[in-house]
Amino acid sequence: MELPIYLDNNATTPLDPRVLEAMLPYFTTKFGNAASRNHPFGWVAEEGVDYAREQVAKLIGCTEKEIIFTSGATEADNLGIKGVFEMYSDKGNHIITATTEHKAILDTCKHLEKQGARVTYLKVKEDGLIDLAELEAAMTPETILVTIMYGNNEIGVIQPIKEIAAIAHKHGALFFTDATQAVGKIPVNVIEDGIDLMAFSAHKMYGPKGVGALYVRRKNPRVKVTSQMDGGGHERGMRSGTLNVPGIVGLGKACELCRLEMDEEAKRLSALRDKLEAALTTMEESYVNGNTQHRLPHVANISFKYVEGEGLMMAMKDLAVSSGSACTSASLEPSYVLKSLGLSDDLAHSSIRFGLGRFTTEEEVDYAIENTKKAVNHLRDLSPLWEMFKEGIDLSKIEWAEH
Ligand SMILES: Cc1ncc(COP(=O)(O)O)c(C=O)c1O
Repeated sequence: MELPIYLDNNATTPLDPRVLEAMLPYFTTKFGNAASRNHPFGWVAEEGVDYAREQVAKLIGCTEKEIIFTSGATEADNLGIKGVFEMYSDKGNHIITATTEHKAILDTCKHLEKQGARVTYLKVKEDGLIDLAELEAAMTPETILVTIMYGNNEIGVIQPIKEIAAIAHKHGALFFTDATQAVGKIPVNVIEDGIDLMAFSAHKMYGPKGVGALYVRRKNPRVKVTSQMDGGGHERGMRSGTLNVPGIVGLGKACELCRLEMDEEAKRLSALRDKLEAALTTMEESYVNGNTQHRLPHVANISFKYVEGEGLMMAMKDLAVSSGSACTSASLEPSYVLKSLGLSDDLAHSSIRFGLGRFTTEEEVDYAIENTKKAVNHLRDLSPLWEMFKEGIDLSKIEWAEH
């Protein structure tokens, strides 16, 4: 077993060798520009793109013409949200989203606020799910778009997508979802789910980095977006720029593999995740963050109370995991997602996201369990707060001196 063990599959996934194999010819012999219509080099590249478009469409239950290839989910989020805002500005300027969304959504919304958008940021409940009644209450005749993510990148919580779509549609708004963490991991069908626009990315599903897609519904209703990139009119004018053919072929292959293997993989990973979670929550004062029923199969986010967060990461050097802290320019900020669930700064800092993936083995999970337990126990042995807790002192009643 090689160390460190990779358990950060929500950040990115390794490329599946089968995906690499499909991509390789498009770097070498099949290098043509998919927009070159005059010779076989172009036709071969275009065929590769067309096939990939079929593979992608099949995974999410749409038609090929509803897929726009982009450089990833961030670009798809920007194109979808800004594109709808500009296209439907006659109808209204109100957008609804949630506080636990990815920055690609939140910062796009903030940008649009400067362009005259009114944005409602719904709070989430303690379990990370939005309150459907609050969504319903926030809808107005000016609401043009509801954008709520499918599965959360930090806690894995899956939002009630069908219900959200139904509420948006009842009030005449479109429904966009950032499904970057969900596509390829759980069944996502845009028709059954009532999704109008959806963003996703290859590198979260064993494909290459730098390529993703935006789904835009063409029927019932036909949805339109204003393009955000001017140029040669690629992707039916919605996203100009020479297509990243090897990347797109890789995304296609990644989608095909996920479609064929998702059920088995989800079963295997959720069993491993449950094993990890069960073992770690037998430790006192450790808590799973987020709803455990409506959750992606491969993610566990666990807080270990009375453990100092930075120390925990240092003590777990053999595990490539993600912490409940984000490094901003100068300081360690507690995760805004965990804070939205009501966690204190301290508890957010002492939280770890374990993201399992296609290549995670049971042996690695067993090692992760032992390593984490050892680190937590060790840090607690050094912690005066833990000692006080063990002595039965109610720490919430203590008034700490300001300093
Ligand atoms: C939910 C979510 N949206 C968007 C992104 C951005 O994706 P990309 O790296 O393809 O731009 C990520 C990845 O971090 C994500 O987890």
